[in-house]
Amino acid sequence: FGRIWGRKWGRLCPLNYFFQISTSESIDLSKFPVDKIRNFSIIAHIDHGKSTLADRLLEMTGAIAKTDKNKQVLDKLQVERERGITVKAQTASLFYSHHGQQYLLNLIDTPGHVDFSYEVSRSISACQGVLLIVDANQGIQAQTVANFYLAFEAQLAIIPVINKIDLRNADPERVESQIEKVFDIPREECIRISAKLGTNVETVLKAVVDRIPPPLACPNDPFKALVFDSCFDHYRGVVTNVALFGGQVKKGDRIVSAHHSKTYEVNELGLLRPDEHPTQRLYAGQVGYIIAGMKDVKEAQIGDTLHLQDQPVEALPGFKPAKAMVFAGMYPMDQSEYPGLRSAIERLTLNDSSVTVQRDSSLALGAGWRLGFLGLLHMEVFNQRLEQEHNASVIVTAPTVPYKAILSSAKLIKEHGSEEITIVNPAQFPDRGVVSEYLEPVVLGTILTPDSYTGKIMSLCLVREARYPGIQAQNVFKETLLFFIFFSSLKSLEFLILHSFDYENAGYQTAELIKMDILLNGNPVEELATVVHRNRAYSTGKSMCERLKDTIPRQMFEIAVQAAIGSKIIARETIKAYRKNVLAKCYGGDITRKMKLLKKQAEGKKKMRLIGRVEVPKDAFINVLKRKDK
Ligand SMILES: Nc1nc2c(ncn2[C@@H]2O[C@H](COP(=O)(O)OP(=O)(O)OP(=O)(O)O)[C@@H](O)[C@H]2O)c(=O)[nH]1
Repeated sequence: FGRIWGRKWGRLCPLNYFFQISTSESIDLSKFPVDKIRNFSIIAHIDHGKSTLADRLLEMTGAIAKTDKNKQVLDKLQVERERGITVKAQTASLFYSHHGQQYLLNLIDTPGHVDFSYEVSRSISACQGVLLIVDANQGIQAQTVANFYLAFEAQLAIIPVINKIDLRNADPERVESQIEKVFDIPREECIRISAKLGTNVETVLKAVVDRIPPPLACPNDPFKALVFDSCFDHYRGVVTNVALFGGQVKKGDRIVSAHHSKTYEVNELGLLRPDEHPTQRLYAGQVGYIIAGMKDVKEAQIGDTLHLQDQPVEALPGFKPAKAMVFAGMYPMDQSEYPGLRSAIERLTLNDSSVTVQRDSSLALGAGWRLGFLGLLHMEVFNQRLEQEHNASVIVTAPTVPYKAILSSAKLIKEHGSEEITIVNPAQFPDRGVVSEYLEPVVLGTILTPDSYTGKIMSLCLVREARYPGIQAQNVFKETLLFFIFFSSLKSLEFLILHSFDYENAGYQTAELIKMDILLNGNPVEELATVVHRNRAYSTGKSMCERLKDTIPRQMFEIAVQAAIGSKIIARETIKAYRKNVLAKCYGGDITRKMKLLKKQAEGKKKMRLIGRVEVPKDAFINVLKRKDK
């Protein structure tokens, strides 16, 4: 067991001990022709119980043992367990007997947070049906609607499952009516369950077999597989998760990537149960993994088609690449840690190809990188994984969105080769004098709310400069509010995301933007520069200075913290001089105690970064933009 997990997830997965699967068990997958296979996914709004239901399904089909320790088995990452969210889609093949027949059910668990919705669309492409989970108390939420449409547009069979019926305030009747009204699914098709207690979960398994069609895959066609996920294994290279749309594949076969035409030899292949379980072959309709000596996940492009070397096929449609919407600088605490951090970032991006990485350098923080993420949660999760899984200590600068500027200076247009430029680093924000217009990304947000909250939510959104586009939702949900919101304002609406807020990118809109500098004792600190809306500059400048005053410890000299627009100072705070004598309370006596206190002080200093003469704690860079008023 240790070998399997150790190889796949490094020291991440102590979980292996709980698994029941015997590696010597040999599975003959040829026993599962296409009509005995069901590929399905679980989709839901965040926290409605996908991972809990997945655990029950795994238990009931014997993939894992029934024990209290098997919680959120498919949430393998430490960050997923700590935050209680799913970040990465996982796959598990289950064996299930129904009507006296053996079936192979492939379950693909998906994340719920809107930042990771690209993972959902990927998983859906490998399925023919979905379990649409709705909380019996909360009812339909924004992500339920968004995920329903993803599945509906892909023409998948949709099985509505009402979860958490054990809750005292559960109201499955009301949720069934909602499902009928909003999705036009007859209420008789809803299955009421408690994933936590296991109530009625068997009915879900039966429905998967009875209501989801087998995959449309032809065993007699040449081998054709869709790559729907990939991860990197340090010893064996890239592990690709594939769905076979035709033919079969075995160890030793030479396969070709339709995307870049490179040829590879299959070294290993098999099922995910949910750990890797090697088999002799994979057949049409099945979902599994292939290891074929790819050295970089970029070689295993998500959405790519694999085929045999001598039997080319037409490539499958693939996916739109995920687009980075939040950028932040990452720097090592100390330049001597640069190589370590570089390899940590490389290893992590090997498993998350949606992160973009560009080398960057700054006067104060030295050499580092500018990374692009899908959203703020994605950025926080990446940072947490760097620290937890790779023991890296990083300085992260305040996140920014990709702004655009339309240049008016002929010289600059010539220099950039285009009138329009994209700016992902506030330090490089061009001056108003050479720009005719600034543009900021906007999202189209959907908020589902009871009537009584409409007024409050509307005024909150309008304060954040949201624009009501006047679109009426399809009449089924009269409480649906639609807004265009600047991406940079999303953070302040974060609390809504957990409830009933969903958004999709909606291009760019003109915005009155200016660059604001932060000066420490008169020296501008590039990494603290930020782009703000003109009308919010004063309040943002003031709160940034206050925040820095709270974060930067008093030092032996006075520090002036100033916010400036161009040469104009718009806010100022002063950090008074102070000398912390940690030994003050140690009169005479024990030298070891004094040494201990001095050591502690020195360790505290290590977490600081010297800018000019000022020591700045590493958290200051990211905290500086956080709001005080929650
Ligand atoms: N009472 C009750 N609680 C449940 C039930 N199913 C899940 N929960 C709880 O609801 C919370 C969220 O469950 P998860 O399974 O983590 O939800 P999820 O949809 O996988 O969440 P994401 O992966 O973050 O989208 C957990 O605290 C579960 O214990 C249920 O049937 N009854």
